Amino acid sequence: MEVQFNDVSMTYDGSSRTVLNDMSFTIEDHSLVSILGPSGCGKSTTLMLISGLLFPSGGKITFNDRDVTRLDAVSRKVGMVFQNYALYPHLSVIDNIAFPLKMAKVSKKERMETAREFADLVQISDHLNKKPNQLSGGQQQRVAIARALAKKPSILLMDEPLSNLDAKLRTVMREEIRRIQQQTGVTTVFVTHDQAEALSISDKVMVLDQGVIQQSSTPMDLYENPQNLFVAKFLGSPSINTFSLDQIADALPERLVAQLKKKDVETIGIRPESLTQTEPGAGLFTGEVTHIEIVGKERTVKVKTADGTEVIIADIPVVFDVGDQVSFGSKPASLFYFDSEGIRMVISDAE
Ligand SMILES: Nc1ncnc2c1ncn2[C@@H]1O[C@H](COP(=O)(O)OP(=O)(O)OP(=O)(O)O)[C@@H](O)[C@H]1O
Repeated sequence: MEVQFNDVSMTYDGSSRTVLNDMSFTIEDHSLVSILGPSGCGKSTTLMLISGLLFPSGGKITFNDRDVTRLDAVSRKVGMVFQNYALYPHLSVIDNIAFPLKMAKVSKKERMETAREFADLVQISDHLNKKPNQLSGGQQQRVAIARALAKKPSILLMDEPLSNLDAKLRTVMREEIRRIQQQTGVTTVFVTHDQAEALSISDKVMVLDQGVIQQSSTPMDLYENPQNLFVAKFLGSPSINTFSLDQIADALPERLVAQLKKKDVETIGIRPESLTQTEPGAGLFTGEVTHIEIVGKERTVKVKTADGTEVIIADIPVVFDVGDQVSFGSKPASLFYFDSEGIRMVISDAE
């Protein structure tokens, strides 16, 4: 099901604050789209507006070109999965999965067949007669997903579905969600504040801040081509280093600096993994190593420059100690430039 928002805005009753501002986007049929952003940016509100549990204050919502703006969740036939699973505690696994079909007056034989089929899909068939409190969190979430899918929803909506699981299980379950989504082809919208989750499973990620879409793109494009400073800073762990142009202008070619000034560039971003050690005094900056962290394959080094800026460097051979003076540089092509409004500027012949 293709979902479209056309200039949708949302102000909650009794509040004067606009939570979503003229939001427009298209979610393609059969795709998995994540909505990612900091707490309070409007992720759940967007999901509730897609579901029909909430109606917008303005704008139009369509499902496959059909106007559903004023249709409720039942008429939109959405499937929902929440953080707290919301299973019926007194029903067995199989009865939980079959419950929406019972409500839809599907015959017992058919609903049991369908429930078994979806229990198989989510790999919970060994526990069909257990009650939810006899299952682990991950197993309960499998049941909730099967229940949402059993009614063949127009779209599957998931609000922070993995938040209650421990780190290891989250990784397993996010891969499971991707597998199930690809196997069923159901259009899925997944709300999370965890970038690793969003980037690892989505066809597209919509990054929201303060009710405004900052960028909506493939995970790779978001990371490699952030359109503004917010997206550049929000994605990436450890996060991107930023310098003012004045801080590192002396280390850049004069012609490039002139170009950057002409384009009102104020901030330069460098990803931690784009920095490499240079000869002393060469490169973009020199500073003192304040911290070296080696966890398995991951290496993270912190360097403090003379003006007190802390720079993080990742994925480098560590051939120095805490307290050493070191210099680092980067290929000009790996630098990101942002103007005074935080908009990314692409400088054509910067390379
Ligand atoms: N029922 C409501 N009435 C008034 N304001 C609300 C209501 N629900 C949410 N809000 C406000 O709308 C804004 C967006 O909330 P929303 O729950 O959509 O954000 P979110 O990105 O999902 O946040 P989180 O990650 O913390 O769940 C917040 O400022 C919140 O306080």
